[in-house]
Amino acid sequence: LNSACLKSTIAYSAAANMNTNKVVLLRHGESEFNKMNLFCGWHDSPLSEKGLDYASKIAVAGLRKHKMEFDLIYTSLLMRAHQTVDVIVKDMNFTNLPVRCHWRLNERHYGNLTGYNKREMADKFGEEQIQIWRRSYDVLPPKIVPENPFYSTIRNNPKFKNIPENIFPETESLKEVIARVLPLWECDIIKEVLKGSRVLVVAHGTVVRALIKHIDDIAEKEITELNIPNSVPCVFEYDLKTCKRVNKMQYLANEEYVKKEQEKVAKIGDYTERKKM
Ligand SMILES: O=C(O)[C@@H](COP(=O)(O)O)OP(=O)(O)O
Repeated sequence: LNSACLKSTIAYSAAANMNTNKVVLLRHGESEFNKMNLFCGWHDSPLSEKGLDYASKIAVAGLRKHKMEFDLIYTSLLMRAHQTVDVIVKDMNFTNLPVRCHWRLNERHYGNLTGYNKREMADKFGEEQIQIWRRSYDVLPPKIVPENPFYSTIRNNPKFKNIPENIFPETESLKEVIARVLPLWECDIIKEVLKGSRVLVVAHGTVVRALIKHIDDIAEKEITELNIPNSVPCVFEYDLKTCKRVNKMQYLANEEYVKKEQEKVAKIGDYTERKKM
């Protein structure tokens, strides 16, 4: 943050009489593509029934238990994130909250893996290669090609019409996601947090990993081990005078549940409901 921004931040937070402020990051509930174990990326999959249910049972329950209130919600352009926001807004009576939607919070573009079953791809390319594509810091999956069954729907999704042609991704690793998410985080989201706005960010697995890597300054080698469960809010607290992070990241769900879900996300998984393409 530049010094002018820091000064206005400090003035605002002092006026609001707050010492610290929290920001909550949340991966959407289980999507239909998560359920079928398909690479999803920029494909606009809706939530599964379980996804809708757990957005309420896990995400809302955790937020309520910890008495979290919000002034502002940020989310991506994708339906699975919007449906998660809708559940939270409805269940928690947040109907007048402003919701800012941005493509920079979209899931990583999964390139030509988009739409394919994760197990099927592991059988084709090997488990090691699949895990490199899923979790490495900077190895790009192959670029999406026009023959991919989801190429046209992604390119022609009207929600993406304002994304400039020269930056519309064809594939992304965590590194590219960090590069496109950080401008929004630094110029908008974190400024709001440091001004004292209580912010909820509803996004995707790789976007949450990108933000946690940045916030906690996690090394490229270590970030490969981080897996983000669906529907579990994670909280970061900032000191409003120093603008520095305080305390450790906190998941708002039972520890055992979080661990079990993280292990599930880490695995390549099975041919649950294999989709022929
Ligand atoms: O694009 C996808 O398939 C998943 C992440 O998959 P993995 O990187 O965990 O394989 O993204 P999300 O469900 O968070 O939108």
